[in-house]
Amino acid sequence: MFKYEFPAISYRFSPSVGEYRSFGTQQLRDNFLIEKLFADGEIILHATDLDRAIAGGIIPTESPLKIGSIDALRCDYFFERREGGVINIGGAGTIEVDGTKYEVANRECLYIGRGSKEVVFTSSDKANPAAFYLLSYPAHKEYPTTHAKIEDANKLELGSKDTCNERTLYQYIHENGIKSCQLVMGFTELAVGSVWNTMPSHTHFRRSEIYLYFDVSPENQVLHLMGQPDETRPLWIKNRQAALSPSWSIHSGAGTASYSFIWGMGGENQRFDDMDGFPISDLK
Ligand SMILES: O=C(O)C(=O)C[C@H](O)C(=O)CO
Ligand SMILES: [Zn+2]
Repeated sequence: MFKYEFPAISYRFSPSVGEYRSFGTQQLRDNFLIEKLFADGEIILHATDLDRAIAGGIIPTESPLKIGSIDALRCDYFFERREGGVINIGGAGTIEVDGTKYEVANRECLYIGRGSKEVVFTSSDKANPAAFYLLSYPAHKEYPTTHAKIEDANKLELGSKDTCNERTLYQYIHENGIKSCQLVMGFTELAVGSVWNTMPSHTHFRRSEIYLYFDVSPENQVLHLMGQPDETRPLWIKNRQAALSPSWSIHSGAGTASYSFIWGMGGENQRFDDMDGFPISDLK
């Protein structure tokens, strides 16, 4: 029944911390921006050497989509040595993991534990398909596959209207929530009229991070800032595109209108507040 896919996967290798400083616009985009992550009826995967993350976009339309094995990972099945978090940013859908079906509505999350063999993604309505964002990292042990609805997330109210950064952060996979080996994941929603995320900005030498921007209307973009605090660079980002953030890079953005983004991290610890913050006055 399902379309058995050996998904398309692309690889990228990170430039060094010194190199990005001399990059022009296209080189920055080629190295740090994932432009095409979602396409109807496809599984698209991007692998990076940043903590060996794989970011994927999955939009089932005519038929369910199954993640097959990937030759470059030398695995029999995708989750053989990996864990993954999935957040649905589209219409309602189902994820079936080894025979158990999870209904995953818009903004809900499914953690998929290491060892899960058959993972199949389906949209409930092909006219309004699900859009599953997958973020995966290597895992050393199995944690149970777990579904979370928005009300299960830990909610943090951040920022203020005065600084145009009023937002709600939803933590799904974290130290006190869904258990994982290294993945920490959730999403942040900007209040209407607020545009800045993650300002004051930070790095975290212990982890790398990936931001997927969504609910950005076609006439708007997010101006994402990356780089070391004393030498930042802009990436203009459209809806459903992602920015890679090495451990030495800040990751902050301002939208031309409000928007949401999924943040996800892998690395050496899972302490969400283990950040190296920088005063706004130090940014260049
Ligand atoms: O709104 C925010 O601030 C964030 O979402 C911050 C990210 O979660 C992050 O960068 C965590 O390290
Ligand atoms: Zn961060």
